[in-house]
Amino acid sequence: MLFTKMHGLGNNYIFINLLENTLEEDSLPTLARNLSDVRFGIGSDGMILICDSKVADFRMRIFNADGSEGKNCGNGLRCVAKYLYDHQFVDSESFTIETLGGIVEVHISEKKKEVEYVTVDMGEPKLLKTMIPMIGEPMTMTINEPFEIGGNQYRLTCVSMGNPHAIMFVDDVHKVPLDKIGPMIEHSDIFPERVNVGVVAVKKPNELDYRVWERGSGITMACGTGACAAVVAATLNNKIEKDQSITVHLPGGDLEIRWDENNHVWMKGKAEYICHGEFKLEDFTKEKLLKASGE
Ligand SMILES: N[C@@H](CCC[C@H](N)C(=O)O)C(=O)O
Repeated sequence: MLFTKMHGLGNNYIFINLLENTLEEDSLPTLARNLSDVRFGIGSDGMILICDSKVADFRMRIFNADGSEGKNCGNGLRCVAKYLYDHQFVDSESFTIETLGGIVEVHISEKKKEVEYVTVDMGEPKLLKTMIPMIGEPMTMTINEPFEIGGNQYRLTCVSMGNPHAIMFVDDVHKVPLDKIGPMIEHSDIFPERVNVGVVAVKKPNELDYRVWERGSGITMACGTGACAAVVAATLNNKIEKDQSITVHLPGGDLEIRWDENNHVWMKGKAEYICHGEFKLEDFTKEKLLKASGE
């Protein structure tokens, strides 16, 4: 099976082109876990499938490193757009991609020999508790609301960009022990489908620092949907203004995010290849690799 490993700001995935191939549905969670294993697999934050769609030009499916299927992936969308355009599966510079979180429109915004930057209309953020989903009054929003999790108090603002994000504001994102609080909040009973956990520091009226603990993958270098959620959360908390281009600094690099007057969130950033390769499918569809790595 051929694969391409790509990243958006260090958030790296193994991409499999299913426009030309098929995989058994039942094997996908195990395949994602095994391929993502850094010791016995290829090593990645997860697996992304590029598929045909009945309702959009293409379809993207994202599996986290633990094998769970995510509903959206901002960094993945930019990589998928680059792959499709560079490999001439599409010749238009704007096209649509279906995700479990909805259909988005991607625009090739800068290219030389190959695509460098992609802009994505990530659609409208969903803010009601029922849409995150999370416990509480279903038709209300969660803006800087206090929650007790694992004996500590956290003030969370919750935003779905197709997938769920719990955001909290801090003075210095680098001082937060995300490896400890991330999994606690991810698995809290407050979020029945778990949650991505982000910490945000507002540096200037148009600049944020953001770090993330991703549902199903742990700490990653960047999260595109998370950066969008961070900008929405900062706006809802009156820390920044709507309809401005905000630079979000992530450990792996910067994204430009704008929540516009029409309620759409736009994301612009890089997408890059790491390598192309081939693996034997039957070696990666059994559970043995995870057992060997003791997880
Ligand atoms: N890294 C991604 C998000 C991937 C899915 C997420 N972990 C989830 O389960 O919701 C991004 O760039 O948005």
